[in-house]
Amino acid sequence: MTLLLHDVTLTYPDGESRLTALDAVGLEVPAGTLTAVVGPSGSGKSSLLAVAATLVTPDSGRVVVAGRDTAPMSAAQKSALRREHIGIVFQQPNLLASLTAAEQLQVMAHLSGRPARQLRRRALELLDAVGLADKADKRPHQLSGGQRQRVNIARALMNEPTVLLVDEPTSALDHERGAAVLDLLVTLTRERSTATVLVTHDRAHLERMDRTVTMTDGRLADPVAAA
Ligand SMILES: Nc1ncnc2c1ncn2[C@@H]1O[C@H](COP(=O)(O)OP(=O)(O)OP(=O)(O)O)[C@@H](O)[C@H]1O
Repeated sequence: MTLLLHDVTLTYPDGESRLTALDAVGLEVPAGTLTAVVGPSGSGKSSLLAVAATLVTPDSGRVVVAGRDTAPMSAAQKSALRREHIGIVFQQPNLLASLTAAEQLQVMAHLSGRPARQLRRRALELLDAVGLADKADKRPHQLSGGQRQRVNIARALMNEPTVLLVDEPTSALDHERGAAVLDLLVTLTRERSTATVLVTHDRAHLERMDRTVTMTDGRLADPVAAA
């Protein structure tokens, strides 16, 4: 199993007491599949992604990424695990204004220690895969919202992640561009065998998923198979 959450509980300080953001959550995401997480605002969806990304440590339970239990890992080991195995796509692309599309990707992979020429080649391959081969040397202000989000997705794939965590990637896009970004995520998940988790408010996305799970008050309802 590429991503496994078992009996994960996460609380945040809340005045005198604690607020339970994740309540005994279990989730398994095999390679090459997409799981959508839906649920009302404040139900814990972003917390689930943060825990799966090893950015937040749960109070209890197990988070296993690419077969490795993260519980005993140091911060440095988790950081290395994220670099090697986890791609994260946030809602807003957060591209660096002064860099071209290709450079956004190259910077992401710089820490992996690969030679610059190899990084440039891989960046161009990925930009081609997301349909932006001709935009490699454009800066964010020269790209549309949909194109920026595609750069964002390509950047998350730069280190060949086994787990891809995506938070509402289409919320800033119109319907057509949102559908194109979703198509891209489905294709990349299959081609690159990532275990993809997608938080979405858009019900239209769900029929493209392998599974949909619902968060309610920090609890994950029984998975519902996509129609
Ligand atoms: N850093 C934090 N400190 C304290 N409480 C937090 C923190 N982050 C989230 N929460 C609380 O935890 C609960 C779950 O929040 P979370 O952001 O995971 O929900 P969500 O489903 O992603 O919401 P949305 O759809 O609005 O983004 C909410 O009650 C929220 O207020």
